[in-house]
Amino acid sequence: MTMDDPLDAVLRPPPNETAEEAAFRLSREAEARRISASIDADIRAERLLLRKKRIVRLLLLGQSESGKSTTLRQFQRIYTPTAFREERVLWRAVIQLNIVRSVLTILDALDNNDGGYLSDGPTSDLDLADDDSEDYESRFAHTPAPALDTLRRTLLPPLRHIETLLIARLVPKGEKEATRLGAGVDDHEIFVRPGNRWKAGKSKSPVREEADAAQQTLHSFAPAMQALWTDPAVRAVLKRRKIRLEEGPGFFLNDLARVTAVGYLPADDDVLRARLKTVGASEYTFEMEVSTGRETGTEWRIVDVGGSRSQRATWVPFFDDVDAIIFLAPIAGFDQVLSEDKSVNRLEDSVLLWKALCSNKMLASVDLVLFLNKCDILAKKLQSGVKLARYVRSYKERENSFEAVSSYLRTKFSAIHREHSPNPRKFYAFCTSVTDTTTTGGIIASVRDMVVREHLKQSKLL
Ligand SMILES: Nc1nc2c(ncn2[C@@H]2O[C@H](COP(=O)(O)OP(=O)(O)OP(=O)(O)O)[C@@H](O)[C@H]2O)c(=O)[nH]1
Ligand SMILES: [Mg+2]
Repeated sequence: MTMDDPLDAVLRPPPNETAEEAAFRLSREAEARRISASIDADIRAERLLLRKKRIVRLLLLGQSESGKSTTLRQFQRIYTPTAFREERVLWRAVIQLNIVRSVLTILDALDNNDGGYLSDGPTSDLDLADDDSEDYESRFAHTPAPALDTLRRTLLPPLRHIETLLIARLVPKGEKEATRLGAGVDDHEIFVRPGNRWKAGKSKSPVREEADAAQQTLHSFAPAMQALWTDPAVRAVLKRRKIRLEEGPGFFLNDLARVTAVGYLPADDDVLRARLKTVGASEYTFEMEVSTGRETGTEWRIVDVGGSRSQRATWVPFFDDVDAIIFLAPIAGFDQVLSEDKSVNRLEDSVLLWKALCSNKMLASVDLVLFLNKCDILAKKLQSGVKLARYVRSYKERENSFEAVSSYLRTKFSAIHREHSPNPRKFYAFCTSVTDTTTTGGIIASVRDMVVREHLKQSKLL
């Protein structure tokens, strides 16, 4: 019995081969090797070319809270659904902190601390007007009823306790906002930067145990939180002080029973609505798990950056090598100021950023896609009677409807694009609510098709 490799046995020359046959065989083998090597080289070159052609680089830009990371999560939800679903459990801690922060905001408001975040009315290209009609003092003239006092005494200690726990896991030292996804007991082991895939074995069980402690507390105090949130006197204080939690990021108070249930696993929508601030820049590679027709085989690299002012220096290095940019302008923020600089109106900031991007020479041949985002909030805000003309003087007597306002702002952004682009280029704009899965799916498909089309055009030119 022989232990020889069976393949070797087949390839071995016949034992009774003549010298002539051997020479012929060797020359044939040499030729086969040469052809094979040349095929390998061709395949390598072709692969390289294909890879070069088929990598699409997309950059998400816009001020803080404009919806960049939410847009990225929509891409993940649509194109890498398995990974997206697996990550949902990690968002529970973020949602817990979002809830705690909302309730603490209410308690602060009842304590008469200053928590307002409305625009004081700077001026800008859009001729933003002064918000001088507000009777500032009247916002603070309210004494909580005794029942509310009891609720506050019940809720404050446990919520502060959970806040401390969650801050230790989600908020870096010296910062105010959560920027870490996932987490567990041991920082070194569990720290997950937004771009990284967590190791399932490592993080899953500690996440569950730790989160359960916070979840358990939130579950026990859900009725008290619910009572606070639905109390008419509380609503009156919030209204008077113009604290509109429903329009802010990470709002879950209307879903308290569901999201504080023991064993709660965030739904897709919850993940999209959760608020986790981005620090630094992360690149996400999409090997499209879902077949997407035309661009099957295209590798997408999407870069998500932090949008607050201190983060914007991280944007420029990506301008060098980018095919398309999605710029998010949250137009619902026309009556709000930046949280990092209360002297700057959010809409004004978006307009200035848009102008800077349009006129940037490095980006002259890059497709700019504009998302006029948070249209759901804009529609509600306008309907509740907030007037655009009070903040944007140039709007004058025009109708304060969603259609009129969104089309006016779209025209303004389009004009900036036309006037400031170094070379003429197409203007792509969408009115979006990127937390909405139904409408955003279609918009992302259009953007994808458009970017791939332009990308193919460019690679043919090269
Ligand atoms: N209602 C509503 N909420 C939105 C929309 N877009 C984003 N949000 C929410 O707004 C918050 C902020 O969105 P993010 O995607 O974190 O914003 P970002 O641009 O990544 O912010 P930074 O990371 O600070 O730069 C999140 O809680 C989102 O769920 C929208 O169109 N409508
Ligand atoms: Mg972000």
